[in-house]
Amino acid sequence: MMSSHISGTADAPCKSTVRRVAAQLNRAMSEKGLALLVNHGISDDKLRAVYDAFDNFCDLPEDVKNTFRRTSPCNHGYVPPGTERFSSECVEEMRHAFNICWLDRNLPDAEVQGFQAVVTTLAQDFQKLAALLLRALASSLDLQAEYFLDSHRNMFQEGNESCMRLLYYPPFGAPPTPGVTRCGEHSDYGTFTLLAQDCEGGLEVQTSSHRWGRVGHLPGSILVNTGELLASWTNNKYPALRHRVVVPEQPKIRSKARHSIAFFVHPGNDTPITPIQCQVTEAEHCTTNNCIVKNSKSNHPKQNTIYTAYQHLQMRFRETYAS
Ligand SMILES: O=C(O)CCC(=O)C(=O)O
Ligand SMILES: [Fe+2]
Repeated sequence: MMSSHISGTADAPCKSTVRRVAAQLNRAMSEKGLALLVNHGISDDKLRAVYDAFDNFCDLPEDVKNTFRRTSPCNHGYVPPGTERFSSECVEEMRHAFNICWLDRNLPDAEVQGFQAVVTTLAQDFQKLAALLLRALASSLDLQAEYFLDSHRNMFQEGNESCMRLLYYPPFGAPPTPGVTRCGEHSDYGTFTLLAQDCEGGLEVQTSSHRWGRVGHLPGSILVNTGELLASWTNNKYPALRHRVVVPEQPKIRSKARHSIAFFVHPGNDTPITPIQCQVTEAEHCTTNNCIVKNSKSNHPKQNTIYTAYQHLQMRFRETYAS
């Protein structure tokens, strides 16, 4: 498996926990762009409750679902299959998504009983876990403890684009027609992403040698993967991880639906992404030279240009949404 396991507790992290997580995270993020977290404090029951709530939403009539549709430039809302395209090589990406950017409005609470309560409790747990990781990240780069945390304090409030995305990938009875996939290749746009998945359903990541490898599914684990803002922030010490979700070949796996929840961690919109002078080791230098960020269209407008988190995000949304 292409990953590292990190043990730790999210509540009230003591300095030694932060330091231990930092050392493990540093290695995993710089060499592979991802880490698998265990003992992370997010219960399976809470994840399952949100998967069920989103299933109930997807079962609603089209016209009801459509009243919750995402409308640019706001990222909150329902995104039906085929609307968002990560890869220009794919004709259709088959998934239902609900981007949750607010916890207090425009949620289908009247249509799906308990929707708001289950997403809110889960989002709060993700936020706690993100805070621990933001501290660990700062420690891994020898920065003051709250260096990253300070710019991420306003998640789910005005001026911050952090988002919890619920995903449902329908089953495939037959092999997909060419160009149809579950999720085209891309890297995420923010600082990092926390990803929970319910089963083995085709998640793949690109290694430094440009090969695609399966992530597999370690029940109960949460994957953390680096995003484009973190790559720019750290001068590519932590390169953004390219990933995709393919339709599995084996009929038994392909014919199962897949659920996942991606928690995209973003700093406040006005945060200038000023590259930090990081020490890059010889081993990391090799990894970074091959790195995915450099050969993707996902790079920011100009190398060495200081831009804000919001400018970067709006540019990337324009690339992925037709609307
Ligand atoms: O469903 C997944 O496992 C990945 C989803 C993803 O990469 C995304 O929505 O950015
Ligand atoms: Fe992603």
